Amino acid sequence: MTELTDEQRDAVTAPAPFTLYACPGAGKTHVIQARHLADPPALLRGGRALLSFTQVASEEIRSRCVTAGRPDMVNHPHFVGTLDGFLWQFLVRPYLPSGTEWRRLDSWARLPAAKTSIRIGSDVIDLNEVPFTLDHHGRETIRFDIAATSVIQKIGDDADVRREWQRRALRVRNGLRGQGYLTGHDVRQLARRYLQTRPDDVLPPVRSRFREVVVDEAQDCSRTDLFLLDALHGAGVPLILVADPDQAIYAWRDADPTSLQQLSAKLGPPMRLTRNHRSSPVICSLAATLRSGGRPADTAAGPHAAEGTPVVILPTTFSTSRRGLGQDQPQHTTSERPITEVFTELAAQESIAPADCVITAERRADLPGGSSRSWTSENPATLLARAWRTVRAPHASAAALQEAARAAAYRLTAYWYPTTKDSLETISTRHRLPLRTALRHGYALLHHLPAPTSTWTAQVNTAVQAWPAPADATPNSRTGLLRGEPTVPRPSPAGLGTLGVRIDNVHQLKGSEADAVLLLLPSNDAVRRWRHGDAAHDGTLRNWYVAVTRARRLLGVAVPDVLTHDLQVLLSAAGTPHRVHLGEPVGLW
Ligand SMILES: Nc1ncnc2c1ncn2[C@@H]1O[C@H](COP(=O)(O)OP(=O)(O)OP(=O)(O)O)[C@@H](O)[C@H]1O
Repeated sequence: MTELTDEQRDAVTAPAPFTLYACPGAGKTHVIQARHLADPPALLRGGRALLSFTQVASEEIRSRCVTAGRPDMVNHPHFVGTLDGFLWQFLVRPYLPSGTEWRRLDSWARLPAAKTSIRIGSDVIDLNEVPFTLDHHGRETIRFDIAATSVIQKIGDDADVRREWQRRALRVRNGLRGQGYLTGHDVRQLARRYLQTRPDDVLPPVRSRFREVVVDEAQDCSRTDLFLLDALHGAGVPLILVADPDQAIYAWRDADPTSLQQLSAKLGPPMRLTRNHRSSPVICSLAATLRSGGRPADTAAGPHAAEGTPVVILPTTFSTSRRGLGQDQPQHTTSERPITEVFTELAAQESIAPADCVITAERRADLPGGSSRSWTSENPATLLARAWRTVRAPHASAAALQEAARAAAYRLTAYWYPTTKDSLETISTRHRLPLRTALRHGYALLHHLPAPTSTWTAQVNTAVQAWPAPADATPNSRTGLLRGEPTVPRPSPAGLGTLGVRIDNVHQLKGSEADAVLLLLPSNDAVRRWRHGDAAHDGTLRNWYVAVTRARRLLGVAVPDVLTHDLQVLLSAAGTPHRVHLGEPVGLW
């Protein structure tokens, strides 16, 4: 384990409650883990809840505890999991009325589209796209103003038509609630209600089980999350909020900096981690240009603190035709070669292997080979074939691996329990098959299967039928088996796929790091926004900030070639060392 710095050690030992504000690369994960592992084995009470926003982040903490030889630290009385899981398990599930089989979903996208579609005429939106929120008083509102652009376009701005969409969305949602389905929003609404109406039932068990509740990435808490945490604080549960407000990228989830500051103020003087152990000073300098308040660059304190590799600006031709078909690759303008290839060569000159490179953009559709389609919109055979390829991709993200394992686990459970068409979560709850076990089976199945071909389905079904089933499985001969054949994928564009570079959008990169990062900025408006925007109000700038702060040593920024000069001017004014890569032999620039 890394030796902690003084400011990190202070954060490990300080008594809760407090807020820990930290810059990128400050070692938040290290501090949380060190604080947790510093404890002796707990007795029946006095556990710690370590809450993250994603299952991937929780899994990382769990596996770090196990690797450190302390598997006890992930079990009772501790709770290592998501905020959603915590609210469900401790504030909601025990108090739900009996007589309904309640099922928590991480999103409405887990249900078949037929159940979640909302229609007016030929226009369709999905329940998953409807931004349900709770206002200051806990009243439910649908905030179409923070919906995705594609949804806003469909519903238009006529007030009556919007009201009709709202009415229909509520009707579909209430119907599903009536069947026992609840998502994170519903869980929060119920948690709020139970805390207000029956605090004497809800709070004592939490207070007695947990000595401390630590919330990582607290800058992404919604107003309602903060209200619930405030209630726990008010009831005497010691809280630690770990936050980097500059990295708030979930505005659509109704994240609210003012409410965070208010709760933080109640927790007493904040603690701070001010040194970046990840990035070079050049990268810290560029990152400072993307945040609000004109604060100076963070101090680089890690192994790359003495490095000075300049930021590389890559003039790039982004396709103007429809993206998302995996054909239109951004090209380096002067050499007319795929940008991924050019960037990995630049990285190689810094002795950085492709495996340590990341290509990223705000939107998945802007990435090379990018697709705006979600996994769930594919036919099941194609989806499983994609999962097969994902687990074999050299640098698939943890989130992609989990999604792949989920697709295969679903195939197995659909066969084992043929009477249900429920989500994996529901099947897992009903049959006492832990989600993690189901995912492990899915992962193993994918590794067992041969490569997808046009006659793959029969091989998949033979494997599924032969797979060792749980004792309570009741498969019949065909239900739940795969039908149809996978669409054979297009050959990947030149160079891609064989390079082994990680390609992910910024949300998927959160919390991770790489030696070299290339950020794609396809908009002709990018540099104007960079110069004149204010990250306090512009989520896109915060998104770029998260992207660039993933880099340890080399940062590339690909912009339309007409913006090259403007970006040079911006970085010169900030004193950030940079160069433009035109494709000439290195050394000229
Ligand atoms: N005291 C330390 N000594 C050496 N390396 C450290 C120390 N603390 C953190 N690091 C390293 O710095 C890097 C960043 O740490 P970590 O990922 O925990 O940061 P973080 O605060 O979670 O960052 P971010 O919020 O940007 O994702 C990691 O590579 C980590 O190993």
